Amino acid sequence: MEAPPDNDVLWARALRHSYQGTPALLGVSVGVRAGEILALAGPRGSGKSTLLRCLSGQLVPDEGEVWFNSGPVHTLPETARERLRRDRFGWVGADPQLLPELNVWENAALPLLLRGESGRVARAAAREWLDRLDIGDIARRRPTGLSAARRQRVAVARALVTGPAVVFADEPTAPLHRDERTLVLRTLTSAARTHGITVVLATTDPDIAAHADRIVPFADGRVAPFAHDPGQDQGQGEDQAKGPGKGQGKGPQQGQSKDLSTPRPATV
Ligand SMILES: Nc1ncnc2c1ncn2[C@@H]1O[C@H](COP(=O)(O)OP(=O)(O)OP(=O)(O)O)[C@@H](O)[C@H]1O
Repeated sequence: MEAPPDNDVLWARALRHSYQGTPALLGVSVGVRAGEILALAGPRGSGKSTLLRCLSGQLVPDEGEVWFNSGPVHTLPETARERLRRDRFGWVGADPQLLPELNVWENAALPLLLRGESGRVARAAAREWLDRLDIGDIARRRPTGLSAARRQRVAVARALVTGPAVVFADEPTAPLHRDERTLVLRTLTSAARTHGITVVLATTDPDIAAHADRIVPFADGRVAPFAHDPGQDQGQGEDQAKGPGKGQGKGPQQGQSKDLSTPRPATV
């Protein structure tokens, strides 16, 4: 196993995965720089969620390697991957999955409480994030009855409360109205930028992807070579299987574009 480039906080090489014969990843290599906000943008069923689950250690790919901070993730035993997810990663999905029997601050504090922090410390941290996300005034309310946008902001607070290195956001704004989408996305990205947290965002929506520092277009289980023409990705899988190579195509300054309609090489 060859270690990844030092400046990548996350690095995947030649990932392949199938679900009972249904292919989801067909040789994906991608590097994510520390502090970067990276969007995986592609249609439904293209494999974005599967890639996020592999990168975050939820799923071990059939083939390929995943590295976090220069340590292999794909070879870790399940308990170590669980610890990694609990201590270093945050997750925001389309469904906020708040516990109705807990109030808002308790939901936001849950990852800290689960890892054994005192109630006082957990509450202080949760309330700080709720204030930053502009929902401090609802800290004692139960999630039932809150608007979808507020519920999603509580999920964002819960993802950030541990001070994670990376937040994975899988269609985090899917259930929201258009104006609320931008609000929630801005909340997440500005909080991440302020605190140097890396974000890996999966979305079908080019407007949401435009909030990222770098967009990786995704189609049919592969990184697409051109965002505007998914048909051109034929034969790309084998190239990707060779991996991105050291220092190649990393970072917002290389091939960065926020316009999915602009023809450009994939920046992996
Ligand atoms: N648990 C599963 N069991 C069987 N097939 C699955 C499972 N999860 C995903 N798939 C299949 O794998 C492929 C990739 O799905 P994936 O969810 O990773 O894509 P996606 O781009 O995130 O799409 P979506 O936005 O719809 O979740 C699809 O064909 C999907 O039907």
